[in-house]
Amino acid sequence: MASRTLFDALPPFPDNVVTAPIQTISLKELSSGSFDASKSLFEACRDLGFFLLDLGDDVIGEQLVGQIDQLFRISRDIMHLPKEVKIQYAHDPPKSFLGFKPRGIAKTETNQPDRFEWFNLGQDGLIGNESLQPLPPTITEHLPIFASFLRNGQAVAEAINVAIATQLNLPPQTFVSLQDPAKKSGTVVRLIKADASPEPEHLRTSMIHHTDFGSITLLVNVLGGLQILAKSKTPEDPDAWLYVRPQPKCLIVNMGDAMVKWTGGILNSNTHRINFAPGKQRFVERLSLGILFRPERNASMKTLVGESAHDEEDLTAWEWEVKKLMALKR
Ligand SMILES: O=C(O)CCC(=O)C(=O)O
Ligand SMILES: [Fe+2]
Repeated sequence: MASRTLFDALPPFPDNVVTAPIQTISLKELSSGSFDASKSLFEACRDLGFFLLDLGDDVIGEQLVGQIDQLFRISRDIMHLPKEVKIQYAHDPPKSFLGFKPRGIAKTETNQPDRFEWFNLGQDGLIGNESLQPLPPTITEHLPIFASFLRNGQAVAEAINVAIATQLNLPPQTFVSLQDPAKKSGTVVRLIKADASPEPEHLRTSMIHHTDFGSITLLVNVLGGLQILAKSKTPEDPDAWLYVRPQPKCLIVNMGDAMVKWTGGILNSNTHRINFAPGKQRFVERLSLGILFRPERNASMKTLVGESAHDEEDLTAWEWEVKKLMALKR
């Protein structure tokens, strides 16, 4: 997450809202091979499916903090480009999810239009696995910082993947190879802008509840608004939703559906959503940033631990994702 400077520029996260009981894991300890850190990480991924990763006092972590501060400034310019410019770089689903997703094209739980926009920057174009997606100059002039942010994010994801594999008694590189960044995938760097919520009619979700499609998500929040589902609750329960309190110099990490598939349901891809920001924070626009890792296209999606069904189809990640998308549509 961002340094304290970005937090100090915004209204504080209030103390009187219910927050998620989220674990904090130190990247420094994880990188130095601490068994305790890797065990706590694994337990958090099994339990809540979310944890905070403290980037402090770690070489890559501190680089990330600096890059995140810069990217929040850049992101503001990008997300405030005129509508006419953004539309030229709009995504084209289901053919391509890269580019701008305009505000209001999806629905929330109450069947009202969503209140967020995003921009997806594909890993493949950014690191040269394929040609770069069409981009406005406001982004092309900052490609080097996006690329170094992504490279550092890959290193963090690798540390997480190794910890999980080790805890499962699998070869340490198991999940790293399934998400090899040098191979094509749907991995993206995502910039998100959710509208401020000053009026009573804004006191609703911006982004509908969902689980992440991919393997691991690294999120940077400064303003509150992210909510996760409490254990054993359904989205409709009145006390189901817990705010995540963003912390300076911490990433929010969550497991996606692919990790659940590979681990035969041991890990938890928890449901989450963007609600209006709590307290006075709702009066300001909410920018967030993330890297959404996905398996490489040809990775096998077979379950790797426990009893897997004998007749299980050996789908590639690409086939598995298409199948899931079709099911979602239905
Ligand atoms: O912006 C956030 O805090 C959450 C975004 C999110 O859940 C997503 O992009 O999948
Ligand atoms: Fe998400």
